[in-house]
Amino acid sequence: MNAEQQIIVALDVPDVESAIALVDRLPQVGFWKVGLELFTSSGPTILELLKSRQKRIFLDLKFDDIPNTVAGACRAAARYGVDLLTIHATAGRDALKAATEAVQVGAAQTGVKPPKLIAITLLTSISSRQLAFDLKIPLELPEYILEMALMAQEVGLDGAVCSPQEVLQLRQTCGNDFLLVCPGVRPTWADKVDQKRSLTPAQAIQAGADYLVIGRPITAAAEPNLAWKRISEELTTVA
Ligand SMILES: O=C(O)c1cc(=O)[nH]c(=O)n1[C@@H]1O[C@H](COP(=O)(O)O)[C@@H](O)[C@H]1O
Repeated sequence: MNAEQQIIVALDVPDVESAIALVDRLPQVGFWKVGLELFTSSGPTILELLKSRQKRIFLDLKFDDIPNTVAGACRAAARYGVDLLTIHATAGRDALKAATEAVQVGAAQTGVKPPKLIAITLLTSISSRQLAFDLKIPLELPEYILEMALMAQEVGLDGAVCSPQEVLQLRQTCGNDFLLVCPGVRPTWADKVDQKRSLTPAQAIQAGADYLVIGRPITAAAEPNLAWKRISEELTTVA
């Protein structure tokens, strides 16, 4: 896989029309993320449109509920034949287990490949200070993230979502077969906005990320194609 193929662009737009306009404007992007805003607005229509363009899909619905509900949602999502699907680690061990089984069942119902199920360890918009003072988690942030990733791995999930700042530690502990997907990536020239634990694309890949999720630095740029080009050029510098 060349470095460009490791970029997933987040389609955080309000409706299917703006989504497809962006997808067609960036034909070189092969992997798109459909998240809460777009899926709530468009439903599965956007998935069909992406598939008809031979795109890979990260369906990022961040499920977080009791095991029975999460399992039902995962079965439904897996029927679409998407490539990646997210669940919050905070849903707990039983919900994670139910989710891993449910994606297999759902995919089999429509005869598609099951998605890789990945756990959100801790949102990249949360800082160490917020973890301690707002969420009242007594662990240090890197330790908390490691615990969430290890629980997901023990239960049988395919990988985890973490910020680029934690990816080195997770790669060393969870091994090479555990998929590590990193949002919160920011080139030096882009605004961090609400991302609290970011690194540059090259740093994130060097640290061991399998995929980078990048939204606004590309999609909100005055020239998204130019932003993509700058990021892919930055990635060619990674050994
Ligand atoms: O699951 C995700 O993709 C995700 C997890 C996380 O911890 N942080 C995070 O930012 N994301 C998503 O990654 C994307 C980041 O977008 P930008 O901040 O615009 O690059 C958004 O679509 C978020 O929903």
